[in-house]
Amino acid sequence: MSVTVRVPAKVNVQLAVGAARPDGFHDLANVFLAVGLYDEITVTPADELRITCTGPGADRVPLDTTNLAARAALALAARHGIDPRVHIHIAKDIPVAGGMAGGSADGAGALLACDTLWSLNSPQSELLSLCAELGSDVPFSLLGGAALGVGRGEQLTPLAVGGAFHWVFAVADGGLSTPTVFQEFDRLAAGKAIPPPTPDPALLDALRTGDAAALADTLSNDLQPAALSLRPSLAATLTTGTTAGALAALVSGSGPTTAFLTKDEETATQVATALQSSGTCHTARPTTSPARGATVVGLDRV
Ligand SMILES: C[C@](O)(CO)[C@H](O)COP(=O)(O)OP(=O)(O)OC[C@H]1O[C@@H](n2ccc(N)nc2=O)[C@H](O)[C@@H]1O
Ligand SMILES: Nc1ncnc2c1ncn2[C@@H]1O[C@H](COP(=O)(O)OP(=O)(O)OP(=O)(O)O)[C@@H](O)[C@H]1O
Repeated sequence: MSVTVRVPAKVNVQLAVGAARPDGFHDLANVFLAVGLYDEITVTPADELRITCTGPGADRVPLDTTNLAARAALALAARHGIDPRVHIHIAKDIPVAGGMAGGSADGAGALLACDTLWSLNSPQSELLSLCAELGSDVPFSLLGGAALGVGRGEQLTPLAVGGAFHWVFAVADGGLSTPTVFQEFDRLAAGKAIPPPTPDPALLDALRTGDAAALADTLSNDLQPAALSLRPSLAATLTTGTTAGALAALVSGSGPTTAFLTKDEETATQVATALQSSGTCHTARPTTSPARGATVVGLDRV
């Protein structure tokens, strides 16, 4: 038997970052939106715990037990006293180390796939608490849609979204390390007063009403200056997309993927074409949001 789960990427439409905490994390007001780029995780019983990965950037994905998908399978097996020997295959389409929660998606996907394979039927609350142990972004990968994340981003409240938003994601050459971007945030913030992070009511309203122009006016990412400081070339990518007709542009999470919100699908195609031909990114990917969270898409009983 094998089980396949599909998991979306995310963009942070608001990422308000507070001061560094004693445990090394930062308190956040993190408004997550799931977008239609997906990894697919397939789990099959095997003689040993084994990981394979295909797709763009697969050569940069660890195939040992540091992989979040392996850690998820091991954590679920340990919780239930189950033999964790499975083959986990990751069909990657989410940019690796791109600020779109690709590894987190694989962690959430492996958790749901193993839960299904092992017929555990765990309640969602139990899966969400296991996700939070794996990483700050992992609970949202399971949930999908849109949500406000507080604490280090793992404490979620689902948000209503009133319509589809059109995006283009410009994938950069190479990745950025999330801890390094937070460290750069701390360096840039040194000596400044950092207000406690709070969600922007106007942004939550724009999501609720599905108003792309209002969302464009309220997008914000406190990690953007840090990502631009580490990767100055992203400024040219952002300008290319807005010049080509995007309503707004921002760095996705910790970067280096950049996100462009457009008024409709036609403009998204136009912005993607301009970005692709500009040479300021590796690949431009048009897509929509919100997207469903981790979902079982294949159950093969042979
Ligand atoms: C930038 C975001 O993607 C926005 O959604 C997330 O905050 C990062 O979430 P993630 O990749 O799941 O991060 P984790 O695996 O939990 O943490 C990796 C590292 O990022 C930094 N980190 C992460 C989350 C947070 N709220 N504060 C932090 O300072 C810490 O250095 C931490 O050791
Ligand atoms: N399944 C996985 N897929 C990709 N990277 C993984 C995975 N498991 C562990 N990693 C490690 O995590 C690092 C970050 O990769 P990931 O694709 O999750 O970054 P990201 O999308 O920027 O994360 P986030 O947006 O959650 O901060 C990689 O460089 C890799 O070493």
